[in-house]
Amino acid sequence: MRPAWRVADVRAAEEALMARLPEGTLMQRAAAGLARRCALLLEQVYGAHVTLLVGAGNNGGDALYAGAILARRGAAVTAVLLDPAKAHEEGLQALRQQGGRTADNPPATIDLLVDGIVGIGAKGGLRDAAAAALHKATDRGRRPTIVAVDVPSGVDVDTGDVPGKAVQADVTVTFGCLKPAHVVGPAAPLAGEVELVDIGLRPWLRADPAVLVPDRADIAEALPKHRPTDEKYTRGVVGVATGSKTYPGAAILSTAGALAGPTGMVRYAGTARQYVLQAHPSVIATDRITDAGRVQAWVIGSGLGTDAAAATALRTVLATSLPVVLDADALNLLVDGAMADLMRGRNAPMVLTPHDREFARLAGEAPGPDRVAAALKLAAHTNAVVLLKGDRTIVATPSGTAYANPTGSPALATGGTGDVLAGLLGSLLAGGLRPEVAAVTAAYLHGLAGREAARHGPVAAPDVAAALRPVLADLASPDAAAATHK
Ligand SMILES: NC(=O)C1=CN([C@@H]2O[C@H](COP(=O)(O)OP(=O)(O)OC[C@H]3O[C@@H](n4cnc5c(N)ncnc54)[C@H](O)[C@@H]3O)[C@@H](O)[C@H]2O)[C@@H](O)CC1
Ligand SMILES: Nc1ncnc2c1ncn2[C@@H]1O[C@H](COP(=O)(O)OP(=O)(O)O)[C@@H](O)[C@H]1O
Ligand SMILES: [K+]
Repeated sequence: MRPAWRVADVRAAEEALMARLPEGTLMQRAAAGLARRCALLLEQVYGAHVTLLVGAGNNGGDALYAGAILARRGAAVTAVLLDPAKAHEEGLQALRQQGGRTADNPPATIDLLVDGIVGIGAKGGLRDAAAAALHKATDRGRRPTIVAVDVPSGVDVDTGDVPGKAVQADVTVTFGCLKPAHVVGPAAPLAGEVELVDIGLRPWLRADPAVLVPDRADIAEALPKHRPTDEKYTRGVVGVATGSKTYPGAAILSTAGALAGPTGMVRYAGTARQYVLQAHPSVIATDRITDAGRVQAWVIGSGLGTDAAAATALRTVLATSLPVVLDADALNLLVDGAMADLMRGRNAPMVLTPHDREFARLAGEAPGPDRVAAALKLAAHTNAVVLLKGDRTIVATPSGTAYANPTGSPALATGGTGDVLAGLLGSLLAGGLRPEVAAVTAAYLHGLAGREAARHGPVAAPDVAAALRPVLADLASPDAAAATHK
């Protein structure tokens, strides 16, 4: 897992570390890492045109020192100072000593643009002067490569919100640790590729990061492994109570997701039984949950409807002592509080899988700009793991741990992909994974499947279910455990 910390924690760690080092050491480390990456991005440093957008704080200082290093290697470096009176003085001196210059406006030629406008000191979206300079530097025939210093300027570092204008970077070079804006919310895609430069901060950061990002090796390790002694029941059986006469497709898609998971058998209970059997002959299907036979986890809700029969089905499932995935209409059925006692009385794990509108109905308010905090709050309130869907799906536990999925793909923004996710998640739960591990694993695999499906053209939900197989095969390959997802 790759951890990310909030600004206050970064500042506390920096303070503790800086107290033991000569002044300026951290900034030198940061600038060296930044300059190294900039040099790699330029085909040739000598003669390259580098422009620095320099704000009033230490973020601008990093840019100026990195600019000095590049200027020493022969780059033509121009610093545009957004607040000349407050620009980092020593950094500016260093740049000038190496032949760098300052200008009021970005020059005509820019190969590489360094965004040193603002870092972890950011408040709100880009201010007008910064936005204007950025516009002048980027709104041109050939857009320069943009490297953000620490974070793309204009984002909310702690939440990943983008409250106004912000930089869209190709690469972000960050220092000491990841911050939430690199991995959650609309800020995450603005960071481009994120490189973490070690400045020695890690030992000084508190033990509990704000959010964890799984990588490929985590997922490969979490997946249940087949044993030679396995038979279908030892691998777990997942029960799927989804779909309806009106929405039989949801039943087909959620069972498709479940069939791609690690369990040895999928049982289906509901009124779309005939459709499910036609699509998936290996499913054991009944009309009612009470007739379904033994399972190790239930998935309920996708396309279920909210009528009396659906409410009865949900009550039946909640009354079991089995892990449960509550999706779509199951979440809508929770809104009026009629199931609250049943929910409170449960000891077995529950995973709620809302998208934003379901979340808003359930929590009484939209997730808002701090998606991690919102998911954690709902998880604590419901005593369930919450998987809040979106570009960077969040998984939050009642005990306060949050994860952000790195694999999402806009290809998944199409009807029915959530049903596939719910089925897969149920299978992972029935396969014995802890609820938060199952949720993180399902979101990760689902995202990869969306990407895999998109390689072959426009994506529909059945393509995502089908793509889970090659994705899982790839993860199960021997080198998967050692590899890290980028
Ligand atoms: N503290 C440390 O030990 C280290 C800090 N480093 C750098 O220092 C940065 C933090 O520096 P600071 O605390 O000086 O803060 P910043 O440089 O991030 O920002 C402070 C300045 O930005 C302006 N500003 C705030 N919001 C803005 C907005 N929306 N639009 C335009 N301007 C805005 C403010 O007027 C303020 O003067 C880090 O992000 C990192 O780049 C690195 O050098 C590594 C070491
Ligand atoms: N822009 C996006 N980028 C990445 N993933 C997305 C995006 N939009 C939606 N998704 C994913 O697609 C799935 C949609 O699920 P859901 O909203 O329940 O749709 P449905 O009910 O039609 O199945 C979720 O897993 C969500 O995280
Ligand atoms: K920046």
